[in-house]
Amino acid sequence: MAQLRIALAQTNPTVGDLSGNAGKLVAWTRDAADRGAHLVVFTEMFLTGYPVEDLVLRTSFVDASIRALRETAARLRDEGLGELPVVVGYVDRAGLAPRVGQPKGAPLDAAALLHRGEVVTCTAKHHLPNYGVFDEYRYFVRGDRLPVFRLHGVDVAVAVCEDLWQEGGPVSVVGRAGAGLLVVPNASPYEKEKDDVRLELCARRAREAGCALVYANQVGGQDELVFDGDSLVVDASGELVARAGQFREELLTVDLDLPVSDAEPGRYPFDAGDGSTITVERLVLSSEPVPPYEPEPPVVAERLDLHAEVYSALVLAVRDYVAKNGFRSVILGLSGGIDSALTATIASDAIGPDRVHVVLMPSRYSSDHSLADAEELVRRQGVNARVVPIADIVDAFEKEIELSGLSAENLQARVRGMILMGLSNEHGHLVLTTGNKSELATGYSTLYGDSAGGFAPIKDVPKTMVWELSRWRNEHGDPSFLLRAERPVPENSITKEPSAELRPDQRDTDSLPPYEVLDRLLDDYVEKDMGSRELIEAGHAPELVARVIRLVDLAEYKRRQYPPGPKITPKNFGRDRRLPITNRWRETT
Ligand SMILES: Nc1ncnc2c1ncn2[C@@H]1O[C@H](COP(=O)(O)OP(=O)(O)OC[C@H]2O[C@@H]([n+]3cccc(C(=O)O)c3)[C@H](O)[C@@H]2O)[C@@H](O)[C@H]1O
Ligand SMILES: Nc1ncnc2c1ncn2[C@@H]1O[C@H](COP(=O)(O)OP(=O)(O)OP(=O)(O)O)[C@@H](O)[C@H]1O
Ligand SMILES: NC(=O)CC[C@H](N)C(=O)O
Repeated sequence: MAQLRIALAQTNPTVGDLSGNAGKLVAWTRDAADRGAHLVVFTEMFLTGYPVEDLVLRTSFVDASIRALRETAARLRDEGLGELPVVVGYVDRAGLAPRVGQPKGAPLDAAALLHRGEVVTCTAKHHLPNYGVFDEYRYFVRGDRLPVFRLHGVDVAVAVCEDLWQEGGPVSVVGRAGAGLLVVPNASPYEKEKDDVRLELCARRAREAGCALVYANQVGGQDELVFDGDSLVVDASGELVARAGQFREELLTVDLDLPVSDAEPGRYPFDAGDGSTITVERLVLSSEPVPPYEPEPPVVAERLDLHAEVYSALVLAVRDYVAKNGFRSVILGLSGGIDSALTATIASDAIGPDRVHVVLMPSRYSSDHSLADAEELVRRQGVNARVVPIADIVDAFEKEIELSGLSAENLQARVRGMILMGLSNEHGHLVLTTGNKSELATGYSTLYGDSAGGFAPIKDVPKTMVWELSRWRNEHGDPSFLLRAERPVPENSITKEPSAELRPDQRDTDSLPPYEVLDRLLDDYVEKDMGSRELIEAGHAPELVARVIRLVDLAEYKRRQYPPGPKITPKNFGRDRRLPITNRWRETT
């Protein structure tokens, strides 16, 4: 046996920032070297960021990725880090002898081993996820090899992310290849309670392969996706050995007792059980024993509960969207209601209340308590606030153009949207849109009005969870939250009945069923994709099923025009759920 110290670099790359990501790789490798690591594992496509979408279709981008990989290997050597092997993800292209159906030069979701200034070996993801938010058939061709490199006598195999999730392929041959450790770079996006699934999966694969497994996952926000990290290590029996925190960067090191191997180096083809042949490529990096060192107890970070997890995901998503897109501040309309209150609180936690700007825009229908509740939030959080009454602006519009009923109501929302966009143009703030998932589902928002903006932090959060998260935040904090206020969300905003206040005494329940009823139905229709009959069989009232399905179906055009926002559920509006706008299909019972 040999005891190796493995470092898992749970890092936050930026898509397209190849030099920034490479710089980070060097800095983190130096930390790992200082901590005595024998191997560092970075995440899937770390050098390019993930997902890069159609960037991989550009030759210039793939060339830059390959160049960055080679330059990084050389730079590690030049900076005295060449002796420490590094596994890192990047984008490569298929070799000169493509298989049938594999276009020459097509992109690969690759991972390489860097050592002594060289790219020693590489592999590519075999199973390409093509469901939910993933479109990888569009981008990549499959890899068909499993590199195994000997490090201080231990045979270490490398596979990429989705290869763990599917039967067959490279992971299925790890056991037969006799590897003593499997390392897996990942970019596995967050959705609630996914961490339990990942642990179970890693444990199962480790038992199947009969070796320890190192799972290094990306962290950070990227448009609709937020990556939670949750990197982990299990031993050959599937027992959890070490685990990093969620939603934060962390260099996790773990000391593992691993079997040594004296198998012959070379190339061996294996039937991978999924109709493919995987070539194991065994090479020797080093066989000399590990110099003695003092082992350290493993770190197992505590799991966050559901609300802590979702709230942290939203905070990180906003923080990264703001920073990675070059904004310094955000602006939103603060109504005194719960959606804008929670959005403001998330923003304050993400970037600090001094960088959050809110505009209180009372209309002729705004109740006194709305303004008071909004002012209470401003007082509690210390965000920047201004009041812009909209009644006169709305009057001026109405003098010039006759609008009645809903058209007139929507005007108020549109005037507010215009004010926010005007202030954004003037001061460079990012406009945060405050709609929740229940509203998005039913089309309960005004196009070019309250749906205007650049990023929508709670668009995947059902209304009932908006209240839960607000209550949770009033009771809990986290050192990573930049807002230091006690109970930042005014109680009144949480407890009062929701209203759009677009006409006197308006209530959401005038147009929508109570949110507890609505959200259960939306969960079954939107997330579980049940048809009318199944919904009724599941106990939803037939009249309500017909009404809500109609609302959801007719609002597709609105959702397409809605700003992006972080995915936290198994099925978000966006990449997870793609429906035609022009669509005559109607559910019948
Ligand atoms: N298939 C399609 N493709 C492209 N565009 C389409 C379209 N169908 C309608 N349209 C366009 O959309 C317009 C209708 O949409 P829109 O102008 O938004 O108006 P609309 O959906 O009719 O009304 C807004 C709804 O949202 C509610 N609301 C508003 C503001 C805030 C809140 C809240 O509590 O958060 C709720 C309000 O009470 C009302 O029920 C049509 O006049 C037409 O121009
Ligand atoms: N009086 C107001 N002042 C400032 N912004 C407002 C005002 N009324 C509405 N808004 C903006 O429009 C969004 C839609 O608000 P509206 O009150 O119509 O419905 P809501 O979905 O219940 O939202 P909230 O719970 O934030 O009130 C709000 O979240 C807020 O950003
Ligand atoms: N990048 C990937 O291959 C991710 C796919 C995988 N099933 C996950 O969500 O973790």
